[in-house]
Amino acid sequence: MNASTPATASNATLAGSAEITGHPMVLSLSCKNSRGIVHAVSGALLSVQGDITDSKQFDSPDTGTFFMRVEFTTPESREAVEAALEPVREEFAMDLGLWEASRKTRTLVMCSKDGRTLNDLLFQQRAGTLSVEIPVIVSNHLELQPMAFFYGIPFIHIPVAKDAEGNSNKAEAEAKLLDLVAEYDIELVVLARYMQILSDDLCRKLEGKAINIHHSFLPSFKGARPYHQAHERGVKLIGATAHYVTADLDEGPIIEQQVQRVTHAQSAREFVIRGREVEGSTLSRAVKWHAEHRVLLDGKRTVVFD
Ligand SMILES: Nc1nc2c(c(=O)[nH]1)N[C@@H](CN(C=O)c1ccc(C(=O)N[C@@H](CCC(=O)O)C(=O)O)cc1)CN2
Repeated sequence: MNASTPATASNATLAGSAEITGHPMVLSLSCKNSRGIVHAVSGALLSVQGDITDSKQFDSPDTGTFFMRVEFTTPESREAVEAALEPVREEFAMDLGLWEASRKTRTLVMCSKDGRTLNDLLFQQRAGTLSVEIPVIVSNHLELQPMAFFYGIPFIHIPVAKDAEGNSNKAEAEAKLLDLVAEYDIELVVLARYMQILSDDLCRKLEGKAINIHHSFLPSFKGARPYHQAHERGVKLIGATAHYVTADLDEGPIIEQQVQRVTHAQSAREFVIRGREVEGSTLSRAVKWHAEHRVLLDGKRTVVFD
Protein backbone atom coordinates (compact mmCIF):
# COMPACT_ATOMS: atom_id res chain seq x y z
CA MET A 1 0.00 0.00 0.00
CA ASN A 2 1.34 3.51 -0.66
CA ALA A 3 0.43 6.91 0.59
CA SER A 4 -1.82 7.68 -2.41
CA THR A 5 -4.42 5.04 -1.68
CA PRO A 6 -7.69 6.68 -0.50
CA ALA A 7 -8.54 5.66 3.15
CA THR A 8 -11.56 3.23 3.22
CA ALA A 9 -12.63 0.58 5.83
CA SER A 10 -10.49 -2.25 4.42
CA ASN A 11 -7.77 0.19 3.62
CA ALA A 12 -8.14 1.50 7.17
CA THR A 13 -7.28 -2.02 8.30
CA LEU A 14 -4.52 -2.02 5.78
CA ALA A 15 -3.66 1.48 6.86
CA GLY A 16 -3.50 0.03 10.39
CA SER A 17 -1.41 -2.96 9.30
CA ALA A 18 1.73 -1.21 10.44
CA GLU A 19 0.09 -1.51 13.83
CA ILE A 20 -0.10 -5.28 13.66
CA THR A 21 2.55 -6.10 16.20
CA GLY A 22 3.09 -9.24 18.17
CA HIS A 23 5.43 -12.11 18.68
CA PRO A 24 6.09 -14.64 15.91
CA MET A 25 4.78 -18.16 16.42
CA VAL A 26 4.69 -21.36 14.39
CA LEU A 27 2.04 -24.06 14.32
CA SER A 28 2.13 -27.37 12.51
CA LEU A 29 -0.59 -29.95 12.29
CA SER A 30 -1.65 -33.19 10.70
CA CYS A 31 -5.05 -34.85 10.64
CA LYS A 32 -7.36 -36.85 8.44
CA ASN A 33 -8.00 -34.73 5.33
CA SER A 34 -11.41 -33.03 5.05
CA ARG A 35 -12.98 -29.76 3.96
CA GLY A 36 -12.80 -26.65 6.12
CA ILE A 37 -9.46 -27.24 7.89
CA VAL A 38 -7.68 -24.14 6.49
CA HIS A 39 -10.77 -21.99 7.10
CA ALA A 40 -11.04 -23.22 10.69
CA VAL A 41 -7.33 -22.70 11.46
CA SER A 42 -7.14 -19.23 9.90
CA GLY A 43 -10.38 -18.22 11.65
CA ALA A 44 -9.02 -19.31 15.03
CA LEU A 45 -5.84 -17.32 14.44
CA LEU A 46 -7.85 -14.26 13.37
CA SER A 47 -9.78 -14.49 16.65
CA VAL A 48 -6.50 -13.86 18.49
CA GLN A 49 -5.47 -11.04 16.11
CA GLY A 50 -3.17 -13.42 14.26
CA ASP A 51 -1.38 -12.13 11.14
CA ILE A 52 -0.40 -15.11 8.99
CA THR A 53 3.03 -14.49 7.44
CA ASP A 54 3.57 -17.89 5.81
CA SER A 55 1.31 -20.89 5.28
CA LYS A 56 1.95 -24.21 3.55
CA GLN A 57 -0.20 -27.35 3.30
CA PHE A 58 -0.22 -30.79 1.69
CA ASP A 59 -2.87 -33.48 1.20
CA SER A 60 -1.16 -36.89 1.14
CA PRO A 61 -3.03 -38.98 -1.45
CA ASP A 62 -1.44 -42.20 -0.18
CA THR A 63 -2.37 -41.80 3.50
CA GLY A 64 -5.34 -39.39 3.24
CA THR A 65 -3.57 -37.18 5.75
CA PHE A 66 -3.60 -33.37 5.65
CA PHE A 67 -0.47 -31.48 6.74
CA MET A 68 -0.12 -27.77 7.44
CA ARG A 69 2.47 -25.33 8.80
CA VAL A 70 1.66 -21.71 9.56
CA GLU A 71 3.89 -18.86 10.66
CA PHE A 72 2.01 -15.96 12.22
CA THR A 73 2.39 -13.03 14.61
CA THR A 74 -0.04 -12.24 17.40
CA PRO A 75 -0.11 -9.77 20.29
CA GLU A 76 -1.94 -12.33 22.42
CA SER A 77 -0.44 -14.92 24.78
CA ARG A 78 0.43 -18.50 23.90
CA GLU A 79 -2.35 -19.63 26.23
CA ALA A 80 -4.87 -17.49 24.34
CA VAL A 81 -3.71 -18.98 21.01
CA GLU A 82 -3.92 -22.51 22.43
CA ALA A 83 -7.45 -21.81 23.67
CA ALA A 84 -8.51 -20.44 20.28
CA LEU A 85 -7.08 -23.49 18.48
CA GLU A 86 -8.45 -26.11 20.92
CA PRO A 87 -11.96 -26.42 19.36
CA VAL A 88 -10.36 -26.78 15.90
CA ARG A 89 -7.90 -29.38 17.20
CA GLU A 90 -10.79 -31.37 18.67
CA GLU A 91 -13.12 -30.99 15.66
CA PHE A 92 -10.54 -32.41 13.26
CA ALA A 93 -8.71 -34.70 15.74
CA MET A 94 -5.45 -32.97 14.92
CA ASP A 95 -1.90 -33.74 15.99
CA LEU A 96 -1.07 -30.07 16.53
CA GLY A 97 2.12 -28.33 17.71
CA LEU A 98 2.52 -24.66 18.67
CA TRP A 99 5.86 -22.89 19.33
CA GLU A 100 7.34 -19.46 19.83
CA ALA A 101 9.32 -18.97 16.60
CA SER A 102 12.26 -17.51 18.52
CA ARG A 103 12.64 -20.53 20.81
CA LYS A 104 15.70 -22.68 20.15
CA THR A 105 15.54 -26.50 20.20
CA ARG A 106 17.64 -28.02 23.00
CA THR A 107 19.90 -30.45 21.16
CA LEU A 108 22.37 -33.15 22.30
CA VAL A 109 24.92 -34.11 19.64
CA MET A 110 26.49 -37.58 19.55
CA CYS A 111 29.73 -38.18 17.63
CA SER A 112 32.61 -40.66 17.30
CA LYS A 113 35.88 -39.74 15.47
CA ASP A 114 34.84 -37.88 12.26
CA GLY A 115 34.30 -34.20 13.20
CA ARG A 116 33.10 -32.54 9.99
CA THR A 117 29.34 -32.74 10.63
CA LEU A 118 29.81 -31.84 14.31
CA ASN A 119 31.86 -28.78 13.35
CA ASP A 120 29.25 -27.64 10.81
CA LEU A 121 26.52 -27.85 13.48
CA LEU A 122 28.57 -26.01 16.11
CA PHE A 123 29.66 -23.32 13.64
CA GLN A 124 26.09 -22.67 12.49
CA GLN A 125 24.79 -22.67 16.06
CA ARG A 126 27.46 -20.10 17.02
CA ALA A 127 26.71 -18.08 13.84
CA GLY A 128 22.99 -18.01 14.73
CA THR A 129 21.93 -19.71 11.48
CA LEU A 130 20.65 -22.83 13.25
CA SER A 131 17.76 -22.52 15.70
CA VAL A 132 19.28 -24.88 18.27
CA GLU A 133 21.11 -24.63 21.57
CA ILE A 134 23.66 -27.42 22.19
CA PRO A 135 24.30 -27.74 25.95
CA VAL A 136 26.25 -31.01 25.73
CA ILE A 137 28.16 -33.26 23.32
CA VAL A 138 28.44 -37.05 23.83
CA SER A 139 31.02 -39.32 22.22
CA ASN A 140 32.20 -42.92 22.44
CA HIS A 141 35.74 -41.66 21.65
CA LEU A 142 37.96 -38.74 22.80
CA GLU A 143 39.17 -37.43 19.41
CA LEU A 144 36.58 -34.62 19.24
CA GLN A 145 36.93 -33.34 22.81
CA PRO A 146 39.22 -30.43 21.69
CA MET A 147 36.51 -29.24 19.25
CA ALA A 148 33.92 -29.22 22.02
CA PHE A 149 36.38 -27.33 24.23
CA PHE A 150 36.93 -24.78 21.42
CA TYR A 151 33.19 -24.08 21.29
CA GLY A 152 32.92 -24.08 25.10
CA ILE A 153 30.47 -27.00 25.22
CA PRO A 154 30.62 -29.79 27.86
CA PHE A 155 31.93 -33.08 26.38
CA ILE A 156 30.80 -36.38 27.90
CA HIS A 157 32.83 -39.51 27.00
CA ILE A 158 30.68 -42.66 27.03
CA PRO A 159 32.74 -45.53 25.55
CA VAL A 160 30.88 -48.51 24.08
CA ALA A 161 32.86 -51.73 24.04
CA LYS A 162 32.80 -55.47 24.60
CA ASP A 163 34.73 -57.20 27.40
CA ALA A 164 36.88 -60.28 26.99
CA GLU A 165 33.79 -62.47 27.12
CA GLY A 166 32.12 -60.41 24.38
CA ASN A 167 29.64 -58.72 26.73
CA SER A 168 28.79 -55.18 25.56
CA ASN A 169 28.24 -52.23 27.91
CA LYS A 170 25.77 -50.71 25.41
CA ALA A 171 22.82 -50.87 27.89
CA GLU A 172 24.74 -48.91 30.57
CA ALA A 173 26.01 -46.45 27.95
CA GLU A 174 22.47 -45.82 26.69
CA ALA A 175 21.17 -45.42 30.26
CA LYS A 176 23.80 -42.69 30.82
CA LEU A 177 22.69 -41.03 27.57
CA LEU A 178 19.05 -41.00 28.70
CA ASP A 179 20.11 -39.51 32.05
CA LEU A 180 21.80 -36.68 30.10
CA VAL A 181 18.69 -36.22 27.93
CA ALA A 182 16.67 -35.69 31.11
CA GLU A 183 19.34 -33.64 32.93
CA TYR A 184 19.75 -31.18 30.04
CA ASP A 185 16.05 -31.15 29.06
CA ILE A 186 16.97 -32.34 25.56
CA GLU A 187 14.36 -32.14 22.75
CA LEU A 188 16.51 -33.43 19.88
CA VAL A 189 19.40 -35.93 19.64
CA VAL A 190 21.62 -35.61 16.56
CA LEU A 191 23.90 -38.49 15.51
CA ALA A 192 26.73 -36.62 13.80
CA ARG A 193 28.65 -39.63 12.47
CA TYR A 194 28.06 -41.54 15.70
CA MET A 195 29.17 -45.04 14.79
CA GLN A 196 27.26 -47.22 17.24
CA ILE A 197 23.86 -48.82 16.57
CA LEU A 198 21.20 -47.64 19.04
CA SER A 199 19.04 -50.31 20.66
CA ASP A 200 15.37 -50.79 19.77
CA ASP A 201 14.38 -49.53 23.22
CA LEU A 202 16.39 -46.31 22.87
CA CYS A 203 14.98 -45.75 19.37
CA ARG A 204 11.44 -46.06 20.75
CA LYS A 205 12.23 -43.55 23.50
CA LEU A 206 13.72 -41.11 20.97
CA GLU A 207 11.10 -41.64 18.22
CA GLY A 208 10.84 -38.53 16.01
CA LYS A 209 13.46 -36.79 18.21
CA ALA A 210 16.70 -38.32 16.85
CA ILE A 211 18.27 -37.46 13.48
CA ASN A 212 21.20 -39.38 11.90
CA ILE A 213 23.47 -38.52 9.00
CA HIS A 214 24.22 -41.59 6.86
CA HIS A 215 27.17 -41.15 4.53
CA SER A 216 25.50 -42.55 1.40
CA PHE A 217 22.58 -41.76 -0.90
CA LEU A 218 20.10 -44.16 0.71
CA PRO A 219 18.81 -46.74 0.08
CA SER A 220 22.20 -47.57 -1.44
CA PHE A 221 25.09 -48.71 0.71
CA LYS A 222 23.66 -49.10 4.21
CA GLY A 223 25.93 -49.95 7.11
CA ALA A 224 29.30 -48.85 8.48
CA ARG A 225 31.50 -48.46 5.38
CA PRO A 226 29.30 -46.97 2.60
CA TYR A 227 32.11 -45.12 0.76
CA HIS A 228 34.10 -48.34 0.38
CA GLN A 229 30.96 -50.12 -0.81
CA ALA A 230 30.32 -47.25 -3.30
CA HIS A 231 33.91 -47.30 -4.54
CA GLU A 232 33.76 -51.07 -4.98
CA ARG A 233 30.53 -50.66 -7.00
CA GLY A 234 32.08 -47.96 -9.22
CA VAL A 235 29.40 -45.31 -8.73
CA LYS A 236 29.66 -41.84 -10.30
CA LEU A 237 27.64 -40.11 -7.61
CA ILE A 238 28.08 -40.39 -3.83
CA GLY A 239 25.82 -38.73 -1.32
CA ALA A 240 24.52 -38.23 2.17
CA THR A 241 21.15 -38.83 3.80
CA ALA A 242 19.74 -37.25 6.95
CA HIS A 243 16.94 -39.33 8.43
CA TYR A 244 15.08 -39.94 11.67
CA VAL A 245 16.60 -42.82 13.64
CA THR A 246 14.60 -46.03 13.87
CA ALA A 247 15.42 -49.53 15.09
CA ASP A 248 15.82 -50.61 11.45
CA LEU A 249 19.34 -49.47 10.58
CA ASP A 250 19.42 -46.67 7.97
CA GLU A 251 15.69 -47.16 7.28
CA GLY A 252 14.25 -44.15 9.12
CA PRO A 253 12.09 -41.47 7.40
CA ILE A 254 14.32 -39.35 5.16
CA ILE A 255 14.48 -35.59 5.81
CA GLU A 256 17.17 -34.44 3.33
CA GLN A 257 19.60 -35.91 0.77
CA GLN A 258 22.39 -34.51 -1.39
CA VAL A 259 24.79 -35.99 -3.96
CA GLN A 260 28.34 -35.28 -5.12
CA ARG A 261 29.91 -36.34 -8.44
CA VAL A 262 32.94 -38.64 -8.26
CA THR A 263 35.15 -40.20 -10.94
CA HIS A 264 36.96 -43.45 -11.75
CA ALA A 265 40.22 -41.72 -10.81
CA GLN A 266 39.28 -41.23 -7.17
CA SER A 267 40.06 -43.68 -4.38
CA ALA A 268 37.70 -44.73 -1.61
CA ARG A 269 39.69 -42.40 0.64
CA GLU A 270 38.95 -39.51 -1.72
CA PHE A 271 35.27 -40.49 -1.67
CA VAL A 272 35.37 -40.08 2.13
CA ILE A 273 36.94 -36.62 1.81
CA ARG A 274 34.53 -35.40 -0.89
CA GLY A 275 31.59 -36.94 0.94
CA ARG A 276 32.22 -34.89 4.05
CA GLU A 277 31.18 -31.73 2.19
CA VAL A 278 27.66 -32.95 1.55
CA GLU A 279 27.37 -34.75 4.91
CA GLY A 280 27.86 -31.46 6.75
CA SER A 281 25.35 -29.40 4.77
CA THR A 282 22.82 -32.25 4.56
CA LEU A 283 22.73 -32.78 8.31
CA SER A 284 22.72 -29.05 9.14
CA ARG A 285 19.81 -28.45 6.76
CA ALA A 286 17.82 -31.36 8.21
CA VAL A 287 18.43 -30.13 11.78
CA LYS A 288 17.48 -26.56 10.74
CA TRP A 289 14.20 -27.74 9.21
CA HIS A 290 13.39 -29.93 12.22
CA ALA A 291 14.16 -27.07 14.66
CA GLU A 292 11.93 -24.72 12.64
CA HIS A 293 9.09 -27.27 12.81
CA ARG A 294 9.14 -27.72 9.02
CA VAL A 295 9.27 -31.56 9.08
CA LEU A 296 6.16 -33.68 9.69
CA LEU A 297 6.00 -37.48 9.68
CA ASP A 298 3.77 -39.10 7.04
CA GLY A 299 4.09 -42.79 7.96
CA LYS A 300 7.57 -43.96 6.82
CA ARG A 301 8.06 -40.71 4.92
CA THR A 302 8.32 -37.03 5.76
CA VAL A 303 6.57 -33.89 4.58
CA VAL A 304 9.06 -30.98 4.53
CA PHE A 305 7.71 -27.42 4.32
CA ASP A 306 11.04 -25.71 3.53
N1 LIG B 1 19.13 -47.85 15.59
C1 LIG B 1 19.94 -47.13 14.79
N2 LIG B 1 21.14 -46.75 15.23
C2 LIG B 1 21.95 -46.02 14.43
C3 LIG B 1 21.55 -45.70 13.11
C4 LIG B 1 20.25 -46.09 12.68
O1 LIG B 1 19.82 -45.81 11.55
N3 LIG B 1 19.48 -46.80 13.55
N4 LIG B 1 22.44 -45.05 12.27
C5 LIG B 1 23.80 -45.15 12.71
C6 LIG B 1 24.82 -44.51 11.85
N5 LIG B 1 25.30 -45.44 10.87
C7 LIG B 1 25.05 -45.18 9.60
O2 LIG B 1 24.61 -44.09 9.27
C8 LIG B 1 25.97 -46.65 11.27
C9 LIG B 1 26.77 -46.63 12.34
C10 LIG B 1 27.42 -47.82 12.75
C11 LIG B 1 27.22 -49.00 12.10
C12 LIG B 1 27.87 -50.24 12.58
O3 LIG B 1 27.81 -51.26 11.98
N6 LIG B 1 28.51 -50.14 13.79
C13 LIG B 1 29.13 -51.28 14.43
C14 LIG B 1 30.30 -50.83 15.24
C15 LIG B 1 31.19 -49.93 14.46
C16 LIG B 1 32.30 -49.36 15.32
O4 LIG B 1 32.43 -49.72 16.47
O5 LIG B 1 32.97 -48.48 14.78
C17 LIG B 1 28.20 -51.83 15.47
O6 LIG B 1 27.50 -50.99 16.09
O7 LIG B 1 28.29 -53.02 15.70
C18 LIG B 1 26.37 -48.99 11.03
C19 LIG B 1 25.75 -47.82 10.59
C20 LIG B 1 23.96 -44.73 14.13
N7 LIG B 1 23.15 -45.62 14.91
